[in-house]
Amino acid sequence: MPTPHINAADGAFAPAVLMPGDPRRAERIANLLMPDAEKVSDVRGIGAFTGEYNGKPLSVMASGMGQPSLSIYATELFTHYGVKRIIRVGTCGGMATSAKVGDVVVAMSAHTDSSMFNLVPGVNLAPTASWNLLSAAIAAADDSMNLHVGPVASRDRFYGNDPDGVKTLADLGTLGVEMETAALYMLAAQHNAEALTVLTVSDHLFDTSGDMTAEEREHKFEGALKLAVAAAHC
Ligand SMILES: O=P(O)(O)O[C@H]1O[C@H](CO)[C@@H](O)[C@H]1O
Ligand SMILES: O=c1cc[nH]c(=O)[nH]1
Repeated sequence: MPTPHINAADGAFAPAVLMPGDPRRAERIANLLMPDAEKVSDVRGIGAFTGEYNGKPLSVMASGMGQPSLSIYATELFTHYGVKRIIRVGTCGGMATSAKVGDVVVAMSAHTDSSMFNLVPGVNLAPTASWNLLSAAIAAADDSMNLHVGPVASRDRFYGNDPDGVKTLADLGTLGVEMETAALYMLAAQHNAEALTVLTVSDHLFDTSGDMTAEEREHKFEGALKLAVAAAHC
């Protein structure tokens, strides 16, 4: 039965879903991996595609931007469509000086300033990737990519973050900033599912000289996608 935000038939999703933020990146990934994929949902312009990649079922669907948007889609996929794992294929702003534009970041954990998952009074939870997916993604890495594995920050604001806070997060070893991973990891934990985020560094918070354009952010995801697919089908 359709949900308020997904108009796909029951059984229309594969157990594994690749989830970029950008709907155009989602369509591009689906076309690249599965030219015969079927479009199974299109509510609000968020296309969802299901097909087979290397003989195994796979779906691709965008999350939109930010934790509230991702939470709607991830919750409906886990609870209504039997999805068992979601792998975010996103972009991030580099925070670590070693994380250069074009590098790949696998998010082991995600700090957040969001109040969406204050589930236990007095406890700051630690949203964490699924080890199974994390280890499969890392095993698929090759010498063509500069890979970083560690914490990211999932922030509710794209603009207007306090510069001292940004510096402190960087000093604490945070690799990059984006806007969805903490919610994805918490939802996977709540629904007994698996999740991983693989990111392409699209810009750098402390050196903007090499930042990608919007078009490049839509197209440049080859390394991240390779790791994401390995996690999806591990
Ligand atoms: O490129 P995506 O996957 O959308 O990810 C990043 O880009 C958006 C902000 O420009 C946020 O969604 C952030 O998390
Ligand atoms: O959230 C994001 C994503 C990419 N780049 C940023 O600077 N922030």
